[in-house]
Amino acid sequence: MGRRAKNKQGDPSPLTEVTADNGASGRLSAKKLGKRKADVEEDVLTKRPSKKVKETEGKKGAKDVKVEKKKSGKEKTGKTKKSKKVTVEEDEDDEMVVEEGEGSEGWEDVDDDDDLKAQAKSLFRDSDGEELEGFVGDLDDLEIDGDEDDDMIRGPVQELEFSDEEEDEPTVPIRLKGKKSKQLERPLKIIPTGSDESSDEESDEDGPITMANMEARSKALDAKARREAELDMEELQNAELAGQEDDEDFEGEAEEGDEDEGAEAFELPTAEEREEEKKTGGPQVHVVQRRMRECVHVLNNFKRFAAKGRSRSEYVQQLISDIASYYGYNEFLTEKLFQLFPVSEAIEFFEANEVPRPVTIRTNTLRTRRRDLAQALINRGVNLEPIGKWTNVGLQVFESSVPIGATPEYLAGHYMLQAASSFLPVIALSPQPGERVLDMASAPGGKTTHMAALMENTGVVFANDANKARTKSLTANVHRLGCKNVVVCSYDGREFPKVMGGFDRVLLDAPCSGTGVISKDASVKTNKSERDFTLLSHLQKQLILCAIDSVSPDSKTGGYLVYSTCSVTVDENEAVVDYALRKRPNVKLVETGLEFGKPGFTSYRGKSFDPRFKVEKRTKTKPIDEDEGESSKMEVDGEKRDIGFDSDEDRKYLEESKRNSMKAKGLRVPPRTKPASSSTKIIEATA
Ligand SMILES: C[S@@+](CC[C@H](N)C(=O)[O-])C[C@H]1O[C@@H](n2cnc3c(N)ncnc32)[C@H](O)[C@@H]1O
Repeated sequence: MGRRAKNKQGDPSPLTEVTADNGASGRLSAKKLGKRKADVEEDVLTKRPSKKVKETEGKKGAKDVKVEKKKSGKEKTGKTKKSKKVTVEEDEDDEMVVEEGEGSEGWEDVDDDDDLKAQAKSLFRDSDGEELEGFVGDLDDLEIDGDEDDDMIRGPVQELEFSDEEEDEPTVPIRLKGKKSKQLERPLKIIPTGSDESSDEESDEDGPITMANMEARSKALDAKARREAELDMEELQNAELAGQEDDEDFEGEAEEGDEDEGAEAFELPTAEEREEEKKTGGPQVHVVQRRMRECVHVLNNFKRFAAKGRSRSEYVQQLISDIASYYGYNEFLTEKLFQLFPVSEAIEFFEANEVPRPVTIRTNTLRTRRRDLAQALINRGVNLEPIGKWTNVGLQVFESSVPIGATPEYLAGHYMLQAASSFLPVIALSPQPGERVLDMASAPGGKTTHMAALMENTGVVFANDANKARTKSLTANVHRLGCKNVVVCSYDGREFPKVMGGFDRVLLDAPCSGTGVISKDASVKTNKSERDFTLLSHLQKQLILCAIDSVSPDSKTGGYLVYSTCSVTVDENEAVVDYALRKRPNVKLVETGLEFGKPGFTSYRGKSFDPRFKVEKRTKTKPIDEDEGESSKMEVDGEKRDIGFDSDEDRKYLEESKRNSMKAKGLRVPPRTKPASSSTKIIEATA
């Protein structure tokens, strides 16, 4: 039996946790706050996280972008979807690929993160945690052709402005409660129904799941989820009330503690003390735990709890440093991730990265039906249940007495081992039968094969991946799952649409840092630097423009692009989409049609993201600055806008890649030029 098969799996909670909380205040839902913050305080700050980090759901941004036909005059397109900027945080999309003949490894893939961790990881991570050898994405590979008429591979990296300003984090009361997380509470057996729809359900609720009771149980599960949601809401409200009381209690305790000679009052170490601490090999775990707890407490209500003369940034720095050492991250990434969330949610995020991810599978409807698959697997001793109402193909596996990546059903292509979150980009894209679709970065093919199934094996899916080696597993999956409308190809995505274009829909599941799937690949904790994020963001921006340009605005049925990553950083998600909207004014954001998810940031640490929704005509493009070479202005509704890459920031990358390209061709490389002192181009209206 595979090791994972012995594990009990929890609910795919991240999907239900992502709620429609609008705002940039944080990304974890209020529900989660209510449900988990007590656990976090108790569990996170009193126990050292398990060293053996396994899979967990990550977050992932999925953006559904509508490419509108370039129109003349003020005419707008007749698309009916609402124009609205949407960011759907989507969890990681890993497909466990087992090539035929390697059956048992599929299961091991799910489990064997130790092996993964042991490997050196490349910068560009795919969503299934595999090493992306030979990735195509480094700027060093980028050839700059002076004749290129497009701005797509010449753009500036959109630098995020990280303000030094201290932000007042929203106050989230933290409570100390010994409640177990929902995931840990997951019973070993299929949950009894409790549905009020049928007494039969109740009678067999403890028995094995069968074809007959499966649907009823699924309904019961939905009912249970509804009840839980209500309870969660109640709990959240109670938690908020109790949190206020706790704050008062805490204050009271502190005062009492001061009087109690035995109890040591908490004091934030000074810079010198921290240095000294480092020299002596760092503090003991319990010291770190207490300090984290105290810092969170203070930061949640700084005015009230901060020690006199100590600044907010001192507490933040201490907390970041303690999180880094406690969870094993480098400080750069700790800070980057920490900045994404309000304080308590940040702790939850780091904690969530220590939790194993649920094992889920996607039924391949080209080969079978979900109920038939479920029955077949149940007969083999697999304990499973439908994932949720939002998908009619997903199953969650709780236990299995057989390796789930090597069952006859698996080998016969009846299912794909695939994170539930990875269904979302495809559901959002919603490819239709008969369409012409591009999956620009597709290996190992979880989403490609899903698309082929939704298209009922009609039309054509071009499944591209720059990494040739990875197209082998892609091809294997395409064959195993019986996809007959898929053409596998291997180009750098940035070569599209020159290679081919005119697609009804395009999926860009971009290479990314994998910060949404840290529980699956813990090496991310230490192997990412600022430069990595700069390069990745740059590549993603290049790819998204090419993806947009590959969509046919004339498509009768589509004209859509979905952009997704398995990362949580703003530079890989919001900033990329924002950039694309600025560079391609004929594109607007539309609703994804997904029931969950929430809008992304519209402003982040001093940077605002363009919330434009309207369609603008694109009339003509002409270069405006011969010296700049890379810039161009486009007339948009009578205004000339700069749509080219325009920053000096970018110049050094372009120059460097040009030098590399010349070197590779054996040409004499010119000396490096000094960067210009300032970025001069801004989007502006000229007469
Ligand atoms: C997130 S993974 C794709 C996962 C895939 N969509 C799935 O669902 O199975 C990103 C992929 O991008 C590929 N890639 C990296 N750089 C690329 C580029 N410049 N053009 C096209 N593909 C690229 C990697 O080889 C990797 O397979």
